[in-house]
Amino acid sequence: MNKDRYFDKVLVANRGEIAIRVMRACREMGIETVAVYSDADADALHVKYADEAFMIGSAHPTKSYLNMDRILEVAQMAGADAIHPGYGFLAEKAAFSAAVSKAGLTFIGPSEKTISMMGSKIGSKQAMADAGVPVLPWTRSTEHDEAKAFADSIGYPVIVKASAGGGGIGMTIVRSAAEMDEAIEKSMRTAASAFGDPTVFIEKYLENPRHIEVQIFADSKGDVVHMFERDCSIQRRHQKLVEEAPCPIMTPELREKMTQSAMTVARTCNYENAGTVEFLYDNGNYYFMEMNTRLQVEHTVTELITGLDMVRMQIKVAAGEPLPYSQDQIICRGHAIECRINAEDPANNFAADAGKITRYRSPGGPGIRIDSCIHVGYSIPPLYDSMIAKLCARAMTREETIARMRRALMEYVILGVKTTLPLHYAIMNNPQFVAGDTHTNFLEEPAVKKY
Ligand SMILES: Nc1ncc2cc(-c3cccc4ccccc34)c(N3CC[C@@H](N)C3)nc2n1
Ligand SMILES: [Ca+2]
Repeated sequence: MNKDRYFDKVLVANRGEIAIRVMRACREMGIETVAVYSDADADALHVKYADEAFMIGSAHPTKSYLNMDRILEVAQMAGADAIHPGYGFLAEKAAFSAAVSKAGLTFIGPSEKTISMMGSKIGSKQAMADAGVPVLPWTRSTEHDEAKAFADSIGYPVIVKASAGGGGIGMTIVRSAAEMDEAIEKSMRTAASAFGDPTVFIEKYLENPRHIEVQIFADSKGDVVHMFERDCSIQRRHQKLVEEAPCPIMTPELREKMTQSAMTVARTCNYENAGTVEFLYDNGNYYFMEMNTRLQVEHTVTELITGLDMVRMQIKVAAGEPLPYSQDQIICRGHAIECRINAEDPANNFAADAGKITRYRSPGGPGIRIDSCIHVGYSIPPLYDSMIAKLCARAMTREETIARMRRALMEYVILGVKTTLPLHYAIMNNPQFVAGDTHTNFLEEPAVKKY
């Protein structure tokens, strides 16, 4: 029996590149894989890649990839003993983690209790503040006069945010007392309709922060390690476009503090498996924002600087094994950058561009990694996320990595749909990016906005 065979069969409750990524780790470990797919994904690569595949419903996610009962039914039918949720869809649904465990299968991720606790921005912020993790000045009061008194005490601008929120939905910046009442009402309405929970909170607004996140890993015995940080400041409408590891402005002292804070967050919520602690960084200070209780899209750059396989680690830890590496065995070597290749038209306000891939040639050579779900003849289904590939480059220095990414972007041929390839080439040649001077408003600036 293959020593790596921690499970007999893993059902991957996802699609696209992440489903293939998980299946690749399973195959290397001798674990059989089960794919689930909607009728729109009948000729998708993850369906072809798996050992078994089951159609679970129609294209709309609620009829397929979000259909917990149907996915569990297939897991039972196929005899799967574990489920990997990937990212998005059911990955951070506490009820799914609970339902998988209740069905007698292993959920490859944290417990329902942990997901619930960290799914509330207010609950997690309060718990981390109590644990001594830096958070921005904030209040949970939305009573108009109390909110204005709070903002007066710390100074405008402040920002109203949805507690059950994500992706920037329900965020309203308030620059004066006159805007406060309407901002609170607007955010509560948006939060109620987007998340079914109108709860909002108010915190100090940082004009140009950096988004620095720390990868952590914890096992069922309470051991926690970090796997360094990622800088994800280049986003557009809260969708990350470029991520890199390590963060170009990180110092040993700041890394020590931020990684210790991230591991405190993990311990405070009894975390198990892979997780990411998101911070905002501004002018030497960092503040806990939220925790993502899933494997993230950009786990790739962390794998490239550490040389570790994080999905393999997830499977082992989910099977009850101790962390496979001690902290001093986790080394940051070199630099890595990821460009998310989306089927969007940067010249047309990034409108999603469906269509059929007519020509596909991927780059290669030293230090290049492609995670994709496309092939010639593949038609991109309109109902799902527009990301069709992740192009990663790694080298020993950030400068060499940027030069390698430029070279790879020039080699990459995807015809038949508009993509963000030209935008990435512009970013890799943008002096501000090359200088490592990026913050969350980078793409709003004229220098790159031309696209
Ligand atoms: N108090 C305070 N100040 C500035 C902020 C700025 C952002 C922000 C806004 C726009 C793009 C961003 C990109 C990376 C990181 C943060 C941002 C922000 N969020 C939260 C959800 C995330 N997607 C964006 N929260 C902030 N909070
Ligand atoms: Ca999040």
